[in-house]
Amino acid sequence: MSLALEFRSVSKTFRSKGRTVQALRDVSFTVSEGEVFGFVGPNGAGKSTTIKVMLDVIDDYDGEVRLYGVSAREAAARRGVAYVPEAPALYEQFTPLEILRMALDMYGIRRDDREAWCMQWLERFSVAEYAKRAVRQLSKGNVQRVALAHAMVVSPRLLVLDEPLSGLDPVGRKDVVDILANYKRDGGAIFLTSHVLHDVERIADRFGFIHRGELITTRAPHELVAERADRYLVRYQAAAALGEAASSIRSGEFEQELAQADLPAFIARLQDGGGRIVTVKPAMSLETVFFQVLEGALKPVAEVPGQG
Ligand SMILES: Nc1ncnc2c1ncn2[C@@H]1O[C@H](COP(=O)(O)OP(=O)(O)OP(=O)(O)O)[C@@H](O)[C@H]1O
Repeated sequence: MSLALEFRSVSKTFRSKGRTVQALRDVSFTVSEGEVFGFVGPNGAGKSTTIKVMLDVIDDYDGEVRLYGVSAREAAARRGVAYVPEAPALYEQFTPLEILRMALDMYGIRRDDREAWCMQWLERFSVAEYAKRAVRQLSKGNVQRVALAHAMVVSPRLLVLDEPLSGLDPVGRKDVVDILANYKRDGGAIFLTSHVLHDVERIADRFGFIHRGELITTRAPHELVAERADRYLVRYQAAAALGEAASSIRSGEFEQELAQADLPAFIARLQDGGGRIVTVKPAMSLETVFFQVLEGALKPVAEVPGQG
C-alpha cells in the first residue's frame, strides 16, 4: 500500500518580537492509503502548524514532507487533497449547492450527474433541506456539515480535517464518523486533528500524540489496549472509600482504578463492608493514556520513518 503522507524530521520555529517558539521538533510519521491517522495534542502542541506545512501555507521549515510521493513544496502534491478547517469560512452569500458545484469546477471535475451528485452529498450530511438557502442563514453545525460535504464531493484521495467533529451534535458526529469510515473503506486516507479523544478512538487506525511540538508516540488503539488490558475502573457504593486512590463521584459512590489481580479481594472487602459494585469497566481509555503519555508514564516510542 502506498503512502499518502510522509513527514520526515520536520522542524519549524516561529520567531516574532524577539520570542522564539519551536512549534515542531523533528516530527516524523506516515499515513498510508486507506488509513485514518488521528493527531492529538493539547492547545499549542503544533497540530495546526503540521497542517499548514502539508498544505504549504508554511514553507520555511526543515525536513521533508511528501504527499503521494510529491514534495509538499510543489502544488501538484495537493492534487486530490481536500481540507476542512476547524471553523470553515464558506462564501456566506452562496447556497450549499452552489458551493459544492464550485468545488467540482475548482478541481476540474466534470460529471453528467453534477446536480444529483452534489445533492447526494448534501443529503448524506443531512443538509439537503438547506441546499438552496444562503450559507449565512445556516447554524454553525450545519455550516460544518456543508464544509465536509464540500470536501467529499470532489472524491479526494486524502482528507485533511482540523477538529472535524467539534461543532457537531451527537447525531451529526455519528453521521460523520460513518461517512468517514466508508470513505476509508474505499481506500481514502484521512489525517485529522482532535482534542476529543473519544472521537479519535472511534475513527483512527493509529494516532500520534503531539506535545510542545514533539511527536511523543504513535500507536494503534489496539496496542494501547494490550498495554493496559489488566487495569479496571471500578465504581462502587459504600459508606466510605476503600483506599486513598478512590475518587468520590457523589455521596456514598466512589470510583477507583485496580489491577485485574486485585479485583477479587477488593470485591470481597467491599461486600464484607456492606458495599456494592455499580460498574466495572476497562480503565483503558485514550484519555487516560493521553495524560499518562504527557506525564511521561509511557516510554516514548518514535515511529521509524518508512514504516507506514
Ligand atoms: N504565526 C505564528 N507566530 C508565532 N508563533 C506561532 C505562530 N503560529 C503558531 N505559533 C506557536 O506555535 C505553537 C504551535 O501552535 P499550533 O497552532 O500549531 O498549535 P495547535 O496544536 O494547533 O493548538 P490548538 O489546539 O490550540 O489549535 C504554539 O506555541 C503557538 O503559539
